[in-house]
Amino acid sequence: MNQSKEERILNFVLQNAVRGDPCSVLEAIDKYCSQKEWSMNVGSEKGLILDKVVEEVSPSVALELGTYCGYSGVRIARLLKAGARLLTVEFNPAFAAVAKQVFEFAGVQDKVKLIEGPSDEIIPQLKKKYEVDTVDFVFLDHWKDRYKPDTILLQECNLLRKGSVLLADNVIIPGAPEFLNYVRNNSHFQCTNYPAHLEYMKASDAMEKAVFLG
Ligand SMILES: Cc1cc(-c2n[nH]c(CCNC(=O)c3cc(-c4ccc(F)cc4)cc(O)c3O)n2)ccn1
Ligand SMILES: [Mg+2]
Repeated sequence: MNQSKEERILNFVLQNAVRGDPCSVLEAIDKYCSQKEWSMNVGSEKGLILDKVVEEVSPSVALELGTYCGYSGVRIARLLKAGARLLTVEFNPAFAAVAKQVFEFAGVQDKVKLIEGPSDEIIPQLKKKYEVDTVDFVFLDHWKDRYKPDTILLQECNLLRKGSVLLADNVIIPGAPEFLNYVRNNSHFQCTNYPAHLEYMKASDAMEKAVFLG
């Protein structure tokens, strides 16, 4: 049967990137998705914003909701200090299978724990099943209508500590209006907006950083 777009992206990485070189994997995915087939990777423009926030936070424990093909997971994992780890949650088994191979090819698999399942099921398991105390950094890039309920769920599960940083992709396109209203009108969060563009397109998008104040 014929390949999925995600499998075509993986094959392009395997044939055009350098094994063990995360930057070459990112470049290959951006090249394929800007020239051949659009896909919902965070991309290089918003990826630079993600890089800056990850470097600023220097998380010991990072959580990503919405792995997709692993592009942002590679972006985050390549910047983690020794001993730090990324837990990334993917709902779609086909996406997870591609992401696993992308992580291995990039050489970041020892820093990344890929968890398959819906975010609302996985978040309550993080403490006991995945031995998490609190998360230092959360990248929200999953279903946009889950950003607000999962931000509430993270608090209910005591997974945020004073200073935990949330960074949300796509707050303009596809948009996360309820999440924006929630964090911007909540005295427990300090918010910053980062205007950008939808990956590989001219349309405006933005990322929102929300620091939990405890
Ligand atoms: C419930 C749950 C869900 C997940 C989960 N895993 N993977 C995802 C993917 C979510 N991402 C997107 O839908 C997305 C869409 C666009 C887009 C699309 C079409 C347009 F026209 C314009 C923009 C752009 C983006 O940058 C996106 O990120 N969710 C994981 C765990 N639990
Ligand atoms: Mg996104």
